[in-house]
Amino acid sequence: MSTGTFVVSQPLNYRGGARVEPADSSGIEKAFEPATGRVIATFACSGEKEVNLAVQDAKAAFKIWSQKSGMERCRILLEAARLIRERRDEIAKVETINNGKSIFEARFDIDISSQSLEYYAGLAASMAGEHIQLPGGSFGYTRREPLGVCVGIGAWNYPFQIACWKSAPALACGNAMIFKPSPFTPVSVLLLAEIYTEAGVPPGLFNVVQGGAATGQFLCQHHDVAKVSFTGSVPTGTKIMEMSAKGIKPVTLELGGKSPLIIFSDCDMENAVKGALMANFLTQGEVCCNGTRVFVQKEILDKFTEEVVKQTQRIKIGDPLLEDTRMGPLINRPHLERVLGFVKVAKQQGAKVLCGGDLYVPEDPKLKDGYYMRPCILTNCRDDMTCVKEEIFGPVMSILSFDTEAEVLERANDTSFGLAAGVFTRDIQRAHRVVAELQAGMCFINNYNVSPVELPFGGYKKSGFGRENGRVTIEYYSQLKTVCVEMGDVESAF
Ligand SMILES: NC(=O)c1ccc[n+]([C@@H]2O[C@H](COP(=O)([O-])OP(=O)(O)OC[C@H]3O[C@@H](n4cnc5c(N)ncnc54)[C@H](O)[C@@H]3O)[C@@H](O)[C@H]2O)c1
Ligand SMILES: O=CCc1c[nH]c2ccc(O)cc12
Repeated sequence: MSTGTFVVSQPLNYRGGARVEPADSSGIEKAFEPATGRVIATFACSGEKEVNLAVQDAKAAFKIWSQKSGMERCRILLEAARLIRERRDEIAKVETINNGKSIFEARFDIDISSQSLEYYAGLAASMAGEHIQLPGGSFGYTRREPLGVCVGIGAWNYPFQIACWKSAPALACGNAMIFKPSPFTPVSVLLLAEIYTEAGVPPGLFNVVQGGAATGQFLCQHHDVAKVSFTGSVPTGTKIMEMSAKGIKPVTLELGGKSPLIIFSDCDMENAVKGALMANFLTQGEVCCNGTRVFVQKEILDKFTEEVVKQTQRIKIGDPLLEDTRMGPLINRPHLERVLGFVKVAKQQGAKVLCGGDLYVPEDPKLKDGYYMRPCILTNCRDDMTCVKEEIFGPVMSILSFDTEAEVLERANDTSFGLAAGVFTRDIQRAHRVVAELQAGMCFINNYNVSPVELPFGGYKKSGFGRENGRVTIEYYSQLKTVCVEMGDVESAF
């Protein structure tokens, strides 16, 4: 597979253990290769009939799967993780072609995906309730039971990984899942569906329906869907929550952010600069938890800025399938224009562009219609500027300066988002004191954007609720049944 050659001709829905064309459609979509602007797939968005069939199949599979022991589920999930590892390169290439992220990064994504399955496979085998003694020999116990058919709705920045972050805990708990990827990145999740089938899950346990908002609504409103786990923007998350409220369905919302990264003057400068790049430029800056508001203490502002600009200018942009590329194209033309628009407004509002922020046209002629831009560093930023307040979801870092710890904490928390935050300092007391005050679900000390599957991830405030990864996610895909057992006679009040 090389850039400019891949096309998908097989169906992109997956139901009953096989790829299928949807039974009906609510429109036609095209998926692109961002590196070249080429169409790689044309597919029908699933209508209500197809959604009903997917739910029906999932319900049948749930009956079989939920009766299996934790160890039985564990073995199948471990086999699926092994198959992901075996097909790592193929999956990473598909991800790169459809999303635009570099192959170097995509391989990490696929490794984290298989780790997610391994982690929840382990937890499947050890899921248990409690036994509680009551007076007179009576007792109670709790059972952790699955919810039923869960729906996963994904964003386009981590297509395969998001499908794993949702399906691994869902399946480990004994649920079935119907997954709807973003219509921009419909392809790689089919490989996961095939892998689950090959590993031995019952047909229908993991189904894929393709489509956009209309298909998503059919799924969320279906009365046999027990839970919705959503990754995407705040406006769509609001709609999902409204639909879930109508059906009294539990919902997990993994939404956007505008996270602060605080660099104190006593930091290890080399690490802080590397951390700022990690916090802003992975996946072309299209990362929900990016630390895009970089607060730098005044004493080191000039040195830090000089170094961060130098390293940003060295980032190799281009064909994302080449081994030495570190930044590929953005997801699509409208998004590229939106991101460049943010840079334009930043300049109008008084920010200074130190590097990038403009279109990039690679030399290779086959890439001329791709969606590339140069990563951008903005200084002279103020807290009231659009580039500092709004999620850009592209490679644009805003540098702000600060004097004191109290001041930076107040400014860092002055946002309706609360997904992530970071702090670089050598002062261990200060590091913990600062993160304790930061209003964010995922905090990093002396690093940024590492996401081990063992650590819970999720937002405060408008960045959502519920968690993905970590042991706690089991609670979001299961429900507790309490059983009260009488060992004596009934003492009636009547
Ligand atoms: N917190 C996280 O873990 C996380 C991870 C990745 C992306 N994000 C956020 O996602 C956003 C970018 O992703 P996006 O552009 O795909 O978001 P989006 O909200 O436009 O779309 C997300 C998904 O929702 C579907 N959808 C749209 N309207 C719907 C509706 N009315 N009912 C049901 N489904 C609907 C889309 O088809 C897509 O699959 C950013 O804000 C980013 O921060 C968050
Ligand atoms: O765009 C989001 C990136 C992200 C990084 N780590 C995690 C863990 C769980 C998630 O749902 C999203 C993310």
